[in-house]
Amino acid sequence: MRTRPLKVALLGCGVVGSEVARIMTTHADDLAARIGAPVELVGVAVRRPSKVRAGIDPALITTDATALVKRGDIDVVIEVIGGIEPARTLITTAFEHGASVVSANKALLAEDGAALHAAAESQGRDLYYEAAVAGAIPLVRPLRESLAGDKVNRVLGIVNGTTNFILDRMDTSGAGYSEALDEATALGYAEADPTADVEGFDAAAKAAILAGIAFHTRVKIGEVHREGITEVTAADIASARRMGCTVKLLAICERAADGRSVTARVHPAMIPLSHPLASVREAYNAVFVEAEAAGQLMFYGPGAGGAPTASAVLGDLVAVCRNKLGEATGPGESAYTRLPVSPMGEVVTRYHISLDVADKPGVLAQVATVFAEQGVSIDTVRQQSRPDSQETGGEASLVVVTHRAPDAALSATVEALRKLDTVRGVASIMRVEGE
Ligand SMILES: NC(=O)C1=CN([C@@H]2O[C@H](COP(=O)(O)OP(=O)(O)OC[C@H]3O[C@@H](n4cnc5c(N)ncnc54)[C@H](OP(=O)(O)O)[C@@H]3O)[C@@H](O)[C@H]2O)C=CC1
Ligand SMILES: N[C@@H](CC=O)C(=O)O
Repeated sequence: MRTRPLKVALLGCGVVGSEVARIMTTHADDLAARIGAPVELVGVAVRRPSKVRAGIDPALITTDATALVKRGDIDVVIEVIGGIEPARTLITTAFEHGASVVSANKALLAEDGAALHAAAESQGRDLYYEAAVAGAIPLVRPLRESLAGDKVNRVLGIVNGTTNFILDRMDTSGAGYSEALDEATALGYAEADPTADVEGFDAAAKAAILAGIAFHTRVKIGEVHREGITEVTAADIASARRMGCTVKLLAICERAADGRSVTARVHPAMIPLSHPLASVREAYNAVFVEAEAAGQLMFYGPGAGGAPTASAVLGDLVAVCRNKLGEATGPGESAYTRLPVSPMGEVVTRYHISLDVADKPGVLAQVATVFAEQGVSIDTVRQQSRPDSQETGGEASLVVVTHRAPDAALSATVEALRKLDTVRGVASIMRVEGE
């Protein structure tokens, strides 16, 4: 074993960074044995230097992250600050000053992954980011390496722990949305700004990364159709239950049948209770991968939290350190091609639409006609007079579940339904997946 240690700089020492530092210290001998050289933590950049950080030598703490990455003797920089800047500049500066980088920063990778990979490759450095998608679950490396000889056609999964935790609590214990979000935040699952979780930005970033690696292309977060969970109501969850389904926030990445384009989307969806994703509870994540030769694979595990995420970061640290010692690098930007991302309107799926309608003869036929005019075939219809029908002037709830149809046709249907006098409101529209 080499005795000169590999030097590691840690940028960020919050939920994830503090666990990375702890495991680096407590598992130092094991890490050295697996890498073939010891690793030494030589600096920890934070924003608030006076904060007490258990197990970290105060002499290592600095607020000058730029000076740390510019030292010139750092082998690996671990970036767990998050956000776009200063993380992006720190990473590219680290490459320029001789370091490879391990990052958990999905927001940045989904925004600027191609440029960062190109910068790493041009400097002969590595950029690894297993922790950026689905926390502890090995997913990036299996897609990038183990399945590199196969053709992945579809990736479908739960990739945000916070929203899965909230939906699970709302479904199983009847908890309120805010109460469940507070609990997820206290457990360290939520992003610094939980809007990123509940509005689907975090899952969209992960979908962009997954689509890119799975299909050997590049997808930016802005190209991912995104809907969050803020509009999911207790009524939607109850309605899903009546259909033998549950509601999950799904990330779905698909390669077109002709292989010439891809789609990537994140939205709440109803999935049958019999589907394996339906039993993914709390902050767990799970991802289905469908590949031509391998068939269906499922990856499951903790998708958020300090220690699980640190596990993925340390796995990358070992891989990058091994590459350093072997004077090699992992696959770079030149391994990627460019496939166009098709708009959401071209996605074909099923829909569950809940309407408030006038409770009088002919309404059902009127609604069915609108669906037919837009070429959207109805699978089932359930109509129920509301208990407050008298006060609402005779109102009923109408739940329509369609066969598979293009998203654009469904949008046109909903627009036309809103124009009917007898349709008093569109209470919810949810896609039905996983059947
Ligand atoms: N939490 C999770 O479950 C997961 C997180 N991630 C990703 O990991 C990354 C880190 O997340 P997390 O640990 O939760 O975030 P935290 O907010 O808990 O920690 C961020 C850390 O970065 C430090 N920091 C912020 N700005 C600067 C700056 N300008 N210079 C130096 N240090 C700075 C903070 O310092 P200070 O301590 O002084 O405030 C803090 O130590 C993010 O990219 C996140 O998306 C990925 C998977 C799961
Ligand atoms: N906020 C994220 C953390 C991990 O990526 C989540 O809830 O999944």
